Order: sequence, then C-alpha cells, then structure tokens
Amino acid sequence: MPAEGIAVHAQGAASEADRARDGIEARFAIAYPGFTLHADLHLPGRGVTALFGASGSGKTSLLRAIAGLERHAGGHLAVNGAVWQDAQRFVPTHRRPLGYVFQEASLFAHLDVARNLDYGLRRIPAAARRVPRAQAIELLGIGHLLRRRPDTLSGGERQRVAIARALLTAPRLLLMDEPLAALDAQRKAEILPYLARLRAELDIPVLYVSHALDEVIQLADHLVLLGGGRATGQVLASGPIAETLARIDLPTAQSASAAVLIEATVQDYDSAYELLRLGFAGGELLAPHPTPLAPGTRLRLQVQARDVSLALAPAPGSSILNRLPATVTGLCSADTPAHTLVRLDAGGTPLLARITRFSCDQLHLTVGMPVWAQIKAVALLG
Ligand SMILES: Nc1ncnc2c1ncn2[C@@H]1O[C@H](COP(=O)(O)OP(=O)(O)OP(=O)(O)O)[C@@H](O)[C@H]1O
Repeated sequence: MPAEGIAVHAQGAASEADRARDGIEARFAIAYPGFTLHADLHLPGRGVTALFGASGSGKTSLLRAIAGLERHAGGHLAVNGAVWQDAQRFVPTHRRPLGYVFQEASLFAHLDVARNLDYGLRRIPAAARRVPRAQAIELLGIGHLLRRRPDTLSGGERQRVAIARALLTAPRLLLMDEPLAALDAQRKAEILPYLARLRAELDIPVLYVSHALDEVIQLADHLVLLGGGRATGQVLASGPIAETLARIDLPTAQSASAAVLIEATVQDYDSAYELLRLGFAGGELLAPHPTPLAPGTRLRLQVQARDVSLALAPAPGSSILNRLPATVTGLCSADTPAHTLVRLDAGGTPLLARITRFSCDQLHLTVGMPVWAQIKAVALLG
C-alpha cells in the first residue's frame, strides 16, 4: 500500500500541492483483520462534510485516521495546505490543530463548566486562538452554565460544553463523531440549531460522522457516503449534499427514508392559516409554522420521497397544498419490489418520489415526461 500512496503523490506533485492548499486531501488504505477501506477524498476546506453510511462501513475508522489516532502506512492527509501525513511525515495527534467531539462528552467531572473550558485554553497561546472564549460561550449558549458541574447538566448541555471546549483549542479542523447519537429526539432538536450556527458563523471545516439522515440534511454542505459489505468498506459517493442525495443510483435514495434537501427563502406568512410561503428555484411551497418568520430568512427543507406523489394533471379537489410542475429525469427500483423511485426536476431542483410500481405502470411514466409533483409534507430544518 505505501508504494501506491507515494506513486499517486509523485505523479502530480505540483497540482496536488495546489489543490491541497484549498481543501482536505485524505487518502487512506485502512486494513484491519477482517475489514478494509480505501478512501481517496478531496473535500471542501470549509463548511460541514458529513461522513454518512451504515454501521460498520468505516466512518469512525476514517475519522480516527484523519485525527492521527491510528497510523496507516501510505496515508496522505493535507488540511488547507498543511500536510499532516505523507510518505515522509506523520504529525502526532496532539500536535494537530484539531478539535474532536465524541458521542459522549468527556468533561472533567470535578471541574465546573468554566474550568472545563479553560482546560481547553491552557495550551493555546492567546495569539493563536481562533475563537475567543466569549464567542464560543455565546455560540453554544452556555453562559448561564459556567458555574455548574457536568453531572448537573443535561446530555445536550454537556455536549454543547464539549463543543465549546473543542473550539477553544484553536482547531483548523473539527471532527465530530456522532455527537448527537446519545441524545433523545428533544435534546437533539435543541442542540442542532447551535451546530447550524457554527456552520454559519465559523470558518472551521467540520467532518461530521452520522448515520441519521435528518441530521445530515440539516447540517451538511458536502456528503461522503460510505457503504460496502461486512468486510470491505467503500466510498460510494462524495459530492455536494443536495445533488448527492438526489442520486438514484445510491442506497440513500433507494431506502424507505430517502429525502432531498431544498434551500428555500421565506416569502411571507399567513397568520390566519399559520402558513409560510417559501420560494425556491423550482417554485413556491407552503408549509405550516406556528410563528411568523421574517421574509428573506433562508431555510433548509427536507422533502421525503414517500411524501411526494405524482399526477399527470394538477388534481383539483385535493387537500395537498403543494403541487409543482416537474419533469421525470430517472426511474429505478426502490427498496421493495412494490415500489419505484422516480427522480424529478422541478425548475432545476431535483426531487425524489417513492411511488408504487403499480402507479408507475398506470401512469406510464418515462424519462422526459412532464408530471405534477404533489408534496404532502415539507419539514423545515432551520
Ligand atoms: N482497531 C480496530 N481493529 C480491528 N477492527 C476494527 C478496528 N476499528 C474498527 N474495526 C472494524 O472496522 C469496521 C468499521 O468500523 P467503524 O467503527 O469504523 O465503522 P462505523 O461506520 O463508524 O460504524 P458505527 O456507525 O457502528 O459506529 C468494523 O467492522 C469494525 O469492527
């Protein structure tokens, strides 16, 4: 394996170096007894990249390789121009400017929140700090918790402290390994907006391991999909989130929970019916919401493939609010023999519809056909 890694690097040294300056270059051949994963990734140097895939596909192993917690011969890692591993060098984990947030927050039980944060700060000279202490506290909403001990905090609060502490270590890369997996749905919903704020307000690239698609749709800009069998992990795709989720050749689209991401902007609010009118490239959508949101607010929407039905004409007398003219751009079998997955284009925005194979045959759907996409529910993801 080392020979392969070096050869790839030597062939295009100049262009590799240029590319690596902007982005994360990660090439690893991970080989454990009974499991292998070859990854050759060029990831954006900013924003959130999700490492998503089934249990055992190698997400954590890849993250540990990137952190330098496991040393794999022949590996190559450069983060926005800084080489952390190649044929000649291996920067040990404690010398890598990275923050690591695990599933369970590992705070010091005998220290209050303020001292837990200061512990992160100790080894970072003031000039090197990238996120001021006050900003980290404000971003994670933990100002009122500073005098509390970790055992008096909820799981979500503990995790917010752990994230703030990771930010204070002046990271050039933030690694998060299922940081919400130990939380119940309510705690998860509480903490997700804080993570979305980090994405919006900090210029630190994040690699985010998850196997929860809703989390990924809410947070990620780029998606790395891992898959494979029990003994072999594989990178199935790596690309911008919206485009990659709509690829019908991938298991994400073929599963019963398939969904696409639409970026929309609030147009106005009908307070009599508590409905938001949202604009996006493919038209307008209405979504119930208990409170007004300011026009111009940008939102991520999740549209489940199972909530999209198709009609050949705009059906009158239906309770479905959202109907969009669209074109069929792809058809393939879904997760069960009874279902078909239809890819659609609505004014440049890809959509997925999971319909019965029977309906697909009844409508004689073919690629290129104009249809009406009827969307039963739209989840607003903030
Ligand atoms: N240090 C190790 N030695 C041997 N095998 C390992 C080691 N670490 C991980 N594995 C194996 O590598 C495979 C991938 O594990 P990994 O934890 O990376 O998967 P994952 O996608 O993060 O899974 P999950 O979502 O369940 O956390 C598994 O089969 C695991 O048993």
